[in-house]
Amino acid sequence: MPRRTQRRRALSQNFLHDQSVIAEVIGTLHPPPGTLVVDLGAGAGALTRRLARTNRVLAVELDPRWADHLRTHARAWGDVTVQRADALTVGFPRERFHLVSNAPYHVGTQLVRRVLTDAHGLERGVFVLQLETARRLAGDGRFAATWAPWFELRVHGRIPPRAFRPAPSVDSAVLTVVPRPVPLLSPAAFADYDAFLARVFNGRGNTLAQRVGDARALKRAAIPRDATPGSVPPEAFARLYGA
Ligand SMILES: C[S@@+](CC[C@H](N)C(=O)[O-])C[C@H]1O[C@@H](n2cnc3c(N)ncnc32)[C@H](O)[C@@H]1O
Repeated sequence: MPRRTQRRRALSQNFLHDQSVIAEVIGTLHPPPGTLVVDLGAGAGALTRRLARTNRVLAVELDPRWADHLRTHARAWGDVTVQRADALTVGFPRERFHLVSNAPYHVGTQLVRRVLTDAHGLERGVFVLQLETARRLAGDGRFAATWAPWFELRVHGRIPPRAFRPAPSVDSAVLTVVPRPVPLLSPAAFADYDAFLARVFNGRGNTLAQRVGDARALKRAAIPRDATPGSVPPEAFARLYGA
């Protein structure tokens, strides 16, 4: 197998090429002009290039060849800084920033978790993910419950495989991540809240009341007595924790 194909497969290099989808992804991010946007897994620059018309861009790319390609074009595109780095460990800017990422799908969950944990200056994040992953992260499971006190996670639309070259075998979607202006819990509560979620999600019984063992707490949190962990919105867990 040619080396280029091997690298493409290992790094999941399915580049966005449908201009209307690129415009939609950037429209979902809508960064104020002039502000900084971080593009994780910038590849050939489909998103970076478009963003650079109105914004400063920090393009992060692991593959040295694509990083070189980005550097070659950066000046012509606008105010673009290229960093050859791993999106899973790269340092984030100190100033406030927006973030866009169409990175390999096999690191999608890890990458979103990493951004939620470490990107303290994040104003808004947009991730292109496998549709199934986007739905799971924003859905009614443990992941969404873990982050709901501090972030709103939402899935937007569906992107067909033909929007990419080469086309992946699955549908994709955009996940937006927006920090809540008023968090539902203090960041200091994270570890304790996470331990509470472990009890709720791994506990015995079908209903939340059985798992928490406190029917009055459910009432105080305005959660129906017969609710199950999968039947309440992610924010309900923060209310229940508080109650
Ligand atoms: C699916 S392609 C998308 C490229 C571009 N964002 C686009 O939309 O066309 C993913 C890109 O992420 C790069 N990549 C893979 N793993 C990475 C990592 N851990 N950190 C940074 N970039 C990575 C790949 O080399 C590839 O260029």
